Amino acid sequence: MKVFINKRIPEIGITMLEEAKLELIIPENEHLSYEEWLAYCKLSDVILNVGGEFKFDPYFFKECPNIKAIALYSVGYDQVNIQSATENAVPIGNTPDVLSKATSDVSFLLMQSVARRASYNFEKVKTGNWGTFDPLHALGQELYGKTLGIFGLGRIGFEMAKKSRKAFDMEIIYHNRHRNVEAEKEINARYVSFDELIKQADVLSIHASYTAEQKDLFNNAVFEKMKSNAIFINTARGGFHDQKALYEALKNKQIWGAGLDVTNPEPMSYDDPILELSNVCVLPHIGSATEEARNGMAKMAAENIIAFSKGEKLPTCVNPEVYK
Ligand SMILES: NC(=O)C1=CN([C@@H]2O[C@H](COP(=O)(O)OP(=O)(O)OC[C@H]3O[C@@H](n4cnc5c(N)ncnc54)[C@H](O)[C@@H]3O)[C@@H](O)[C@H]2O)C=CC1
Ligand SMILES: O=C(O)C(=O)CO
Repeated sequence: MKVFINKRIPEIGITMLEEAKLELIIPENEHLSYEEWLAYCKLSDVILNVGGEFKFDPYFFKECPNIKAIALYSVGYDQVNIQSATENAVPIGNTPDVLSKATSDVSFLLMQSVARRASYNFEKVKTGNWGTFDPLHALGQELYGKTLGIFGLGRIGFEMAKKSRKAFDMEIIYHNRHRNVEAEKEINARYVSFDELIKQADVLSIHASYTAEQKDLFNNAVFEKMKSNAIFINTARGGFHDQKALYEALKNKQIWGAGLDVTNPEPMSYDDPILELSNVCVLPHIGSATEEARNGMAKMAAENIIAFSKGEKLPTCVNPEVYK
């Protein structure tokens, strides 16, 4: 069985696949064009896919009938047309849980960085503008007792909510497709409508799984309804927010600040005007970038492929209906 891996992953995953005697195809060049990537896919039986650049859409499944399973090196699976995968009998694996703590740490880090204006202040130090102690300058806001609104209270959202509750005794409100009974019990999270969420949150943090139908859900109309002291955090997917509308909302002080680990587009241009604003902190999609999480993801992706090679179900399959 030939396994195409488009980018090198931590050694633990590679070793597991080699010990399972699978043939690995790992290109020297990690920056493949779409055509080169598709050519590798056509040579393979199974894909271990890193990143969201290339889509597994109906065209892909038509072009690559040879592909029998895809193990994503991510928990998010918005790069896959699940209906098409299932129609083509291709199980899709992902990497849940192992990265929830690391990713929510980044949401928490961004929340604090924006609240205390870390990027702005760091820039001052770097550019020789430290100045003298000024009682009225660079004032941030405290998070103690404030309201954290979580959009998408799943695994990562819950970790973010728990941390914020513990550290700052924040009130947790959330909007989700389903009620999260565990979070309601454990941290007193309160379910609210989408409209209540955006109007009541002092910090609004996005943790939902993304689909194309949700593109630009956080747009001008939403930013207009948010509090003027609100901090907007997105560590889920950049497609959730309209970046131009976010820029306008920040520039016009409709909202207070924003922390982004995901952008729209991604990667974003270094001359995007949003970077000129002092109330913004942007990170280059590093949510799961810890040794622990990335090793866990490598192990899980390898486990999915090894299970498939033995004729077993993928342990973490996002389209289990494929087995019906
Ligand atoms: N910045 C980064 O490096 C990382 C980003 N992520 C992103 O975080 C997302 C969440 O991951 P998990 O918490 O593990 O997923 P999860 O599936 O446990 O939680 C997502 C929750 O969002 C809810 N949801 C989805 N669409 C919704 C909508 N329109 N309205 C209300 N609720 C909605 C779902 O019902 C679910 O409860 C991933 O899909 C991925 O896009 C994940 C890992 C790292
Ligand atoms: O897992 C994901 O969905 C990511 O975005 C990167 O870890």
